[in-house]
Amino acid sequence: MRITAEGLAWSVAGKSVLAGVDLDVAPGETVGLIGPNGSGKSTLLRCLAGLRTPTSGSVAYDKEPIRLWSARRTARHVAFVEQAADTDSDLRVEDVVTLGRTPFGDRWRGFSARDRAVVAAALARLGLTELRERPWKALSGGERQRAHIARALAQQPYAILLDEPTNHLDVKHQLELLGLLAATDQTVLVALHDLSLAARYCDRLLLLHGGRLVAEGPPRDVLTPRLLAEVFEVDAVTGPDPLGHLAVAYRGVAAPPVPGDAVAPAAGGPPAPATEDPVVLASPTSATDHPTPELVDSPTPKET
Ligand SMILES: Nc1ncnc2c1ncn2[C@@H]1O[C@H](COP(=O)(O)OP(=O)(O)OP(=O)(O)O)[C@@H](O)[C@H]1O
Repeated sequence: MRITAEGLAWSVAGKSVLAGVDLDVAPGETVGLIGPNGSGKSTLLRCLAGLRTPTSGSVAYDKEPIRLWSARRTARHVAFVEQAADTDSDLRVEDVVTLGRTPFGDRWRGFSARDRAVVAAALARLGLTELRERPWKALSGGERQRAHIARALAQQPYAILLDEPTNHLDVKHQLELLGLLAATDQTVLVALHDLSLAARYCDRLLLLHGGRLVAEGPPRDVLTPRLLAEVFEVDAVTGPDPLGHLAVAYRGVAAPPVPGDAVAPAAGGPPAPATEDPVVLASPTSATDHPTPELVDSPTPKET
């Protein structure tokens, strides 16, 4: 399912939070939404999920404007995993995941055997089968996060929007979740703070800055030292990690920008393409020789 937004803007109390956002996520793509704190990622996801009415502009799924959809129709097509989503604490894990079947359930007959099978599969996919009877309030933060993701999968949506879903997860579950999102046929738009994981698992990145989309493209074109300095205010280099994955290494916080020299948020039109080549962080074959990635200033051959 294709997700498109045109001229999307959202303001509150006279303050512009999101402005002029045009995006197009192709069916089956896994796209990472990145940007510093307060850049508008959650606001954009909420607008795309139909939970926030844009001040102007439009959101469409396969060209159908979401504003024309009922809540039930939206829930049958789009799942949204919010950042710190909370759920009624009297429920068990399985009940929370079963909430994902609500748009498909029959008011009188309840959930079918198929609904229960879908829930069981979603629990298994997130490694929660053993915890299915556990009361919600007895779960850790990471287990709750995985249950929310299982609930989204139980919706069997065509598109999944996730707001920093790896926040509470240990490294194994981060890798499992991002691997799952990258492998699925569903269209995925996921806000992430870990830029190296975003580079590794996303086909494309969208970079938000001050509520505007300032760059988009393959990770190597977006995660450039210049954009990282100007948007995230960090002094960083990018290049292959010891396993050959594009990664970001940080020297520290960037020097304050020279006035008038910062990234100009695109005032309409496509975001500026980035042109810098990444540098080598470590030889792809040197994992054991160099446990700490070394920064080398020579350019790397382009990835194929
Ligand atoms: N309801 C609201 N009222 C006032 N300001 C708001 C509201 N919602 C969002 N904002 C402001 O809009 C800006 C963007 O917020 P948003 O949560 O979308 O950013 P974000 O990129 O998701 O940030 P983070 O990385 O910290 O989660 C922030 O400055 C936030 O304070």
